[in-house]
Amino acid sequence: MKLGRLNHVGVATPSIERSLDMYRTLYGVEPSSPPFDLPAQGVRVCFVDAPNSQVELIEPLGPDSPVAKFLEKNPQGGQHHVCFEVHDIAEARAHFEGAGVRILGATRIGAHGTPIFFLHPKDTGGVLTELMESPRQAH
Ligand SMILES: CC[C@@H](C(=O)O)C(=O)SCCNC(=O)CCNC(=O)[C@H](O)C(C)(C)COP(=O)(O)OP(=O)(O)OC[C@H]1O[C@@H](n2cnc3c(N)ncnc32)[C@H](O)[C@@H]1OP(=O)(O)O
Ligand SMILES: [Co+2]
Repeated sequence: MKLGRLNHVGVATPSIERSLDMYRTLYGVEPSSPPFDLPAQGVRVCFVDAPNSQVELIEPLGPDSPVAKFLEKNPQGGQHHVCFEVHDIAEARAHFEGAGVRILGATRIGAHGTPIFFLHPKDTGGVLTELMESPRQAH
């Protein structure tokens, strides 16, 4: 498996609107598109683009959201995960399974419309890590 580019850094926030105000005021940037809900992932999402990557703002849709407990511990929000692209998600999953890394749930469709899965932060140096199939690869 070959690690691809850093697609995004996930940032948990109690309010995407308040976070966007901060990005506008401090960095002079607008979101690349309006916020949208991903009920299957339990989050509301909005992307802010940097020249070489993206910040993914994620707000819980309810108390069962995977971000809810993180925000209980970090009420102001904070850096939540990193996401690397891979060419072939099935190959990547087999690679991490073979390495004995705990995979969090099924492979599912993420915010960019391609398959994703997560690695347990306790097996990856304390960093919750998302792998996503690159939208730029032709299969
Ligand atoms: C927008 C869609 C999609 C995309 O396309 O980009 C997304 O990015 S969705 C993002 C949200 N989804 C997920 O995070 C799914 C995967 N996450 C999980 O399965 C869980 O959140 C978790 C990582 C297993 C954590 O479980 P949880 O029940 O929420 O919390 P715990 O307190 O039990 O955590 C166990 C342990 O792990 C530490 N932890 C939790 N979150 C993180 C984190 N973000 N980064 C680093 N470490 C984390 C937590 O502190 C606990 O450690 P101890 O306290 O030492 O036990
Ligand atoms: Co993400």
